[in-house]
Amino acid sequence: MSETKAIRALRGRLLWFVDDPDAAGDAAYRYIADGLLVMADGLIASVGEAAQLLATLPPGAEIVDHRPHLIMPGFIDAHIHMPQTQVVASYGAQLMDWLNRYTFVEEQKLAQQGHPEKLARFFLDELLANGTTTAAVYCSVHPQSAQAFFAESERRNTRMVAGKVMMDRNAPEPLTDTAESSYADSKALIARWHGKGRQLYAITPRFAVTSTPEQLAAAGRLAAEHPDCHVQTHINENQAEIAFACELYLKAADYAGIYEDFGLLGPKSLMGHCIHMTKREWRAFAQAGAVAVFCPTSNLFLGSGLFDWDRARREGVRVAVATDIGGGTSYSMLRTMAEAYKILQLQGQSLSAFAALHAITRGNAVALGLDHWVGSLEPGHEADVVVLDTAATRAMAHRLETVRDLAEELFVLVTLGDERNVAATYVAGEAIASH
Ligand SMILES: O=c1[nH]c(=O)c2nc[nH]c2[nH]1
Ligand SMILES: [Zn+2]
Repeated sequence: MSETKAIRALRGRLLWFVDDPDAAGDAAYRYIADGLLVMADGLIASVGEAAQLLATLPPGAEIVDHRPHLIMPGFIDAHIHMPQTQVVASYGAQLMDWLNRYTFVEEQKLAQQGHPEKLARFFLDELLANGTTTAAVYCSVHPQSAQAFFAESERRNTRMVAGKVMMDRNAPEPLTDTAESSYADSKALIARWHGKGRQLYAITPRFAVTSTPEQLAAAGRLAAEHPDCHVQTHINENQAEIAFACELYLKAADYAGIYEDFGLLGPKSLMGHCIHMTKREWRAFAQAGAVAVFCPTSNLFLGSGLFDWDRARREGVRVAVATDIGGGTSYSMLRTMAEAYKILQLQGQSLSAFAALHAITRGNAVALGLDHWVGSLEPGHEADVVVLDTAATRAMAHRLETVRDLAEELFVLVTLGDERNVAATYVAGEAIASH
């Protein structure tokens, strides 16, 4: 029997989403100007007006007064690479060149004793400092990288989705596995970690370019045998990449068709980038219920192109958002959404602060199929919480002097915010980072 943890209540301005602002407008969010969030046994026990809930707390309950800060569900990052924390900000290359010159060099270091463990510690420290409490994570090709990541995540009790990369061609020899070994290693990691505490496994063929048909078939077999595991991969990021992938799979209808042919396009598939999509590919995504993962800072940094969010919406394709460190340049989901706004602006599209904050909390939770657990402050959800000081910097405090309402304040937060605005992060009700 698990030990009953103390009751802890957070007081502040509570903000969370119960629906998509694009569909439901103002009815999509809940805002309580002086609210109380009561947490017990790692879960949210109750939420409401402080004036009403304070009187219901048992004697000895701890109250943490975060006023006037915002209290929101912890942020969710739908695509990020743990082995690339020392690749971020590598100069002068687009995708294929960037992979060969920088990334595949760096990822080889995860074979070194102790290196995956060091990276996992840094990586989770950095995510939590940025208010990110759940992420879909690529480890390296080495099974020990996923082992180190899950062990560190379990130690911190964070809700994480991760997988060992499968890659058996078009990469340096020390970074390749085989169809058989990648199947066996992934299978063993699933048995060891999927559903263990808060850990979840994602079957992770890196992309069609670095997998033989035999390996994609092995990945498809894993997906069929473990339909509750996610699948994560990359698609339609860069023209040279697309041409290469389609040359390798001449029988496929198009890039999405490659993954379809191997049973890798389904409702648990997190498909990174989706910038250069054909009409047929959008349709295939919609029919499969696959998720297009928008990676704004990466798409700008690698010069890949502009993700068409309105098109995805019109086609009925589910969308998640992500940092894609280390092609991406910021761990902050706030900074990520500021860049998303600019990408949409360039296409005559809009992104309100409510839509942006929905995307990085409930929106990503729904896209990942984890919304019964995370992304909300509703009772019964896991108590992963970020506390945000909207006036954390001099420039932001100065700007906030002129805002007239909550929507304007939140837009300043999304546009100018980053990890400096994270006043505290709670994981399963426990404070893990305080700045
Ligand atoms: O942005 C990206 N980062 C990667 O590591 C990668 N691998 C394949 N395609 C990729 N795109
Ligand atoms: Zn990526």
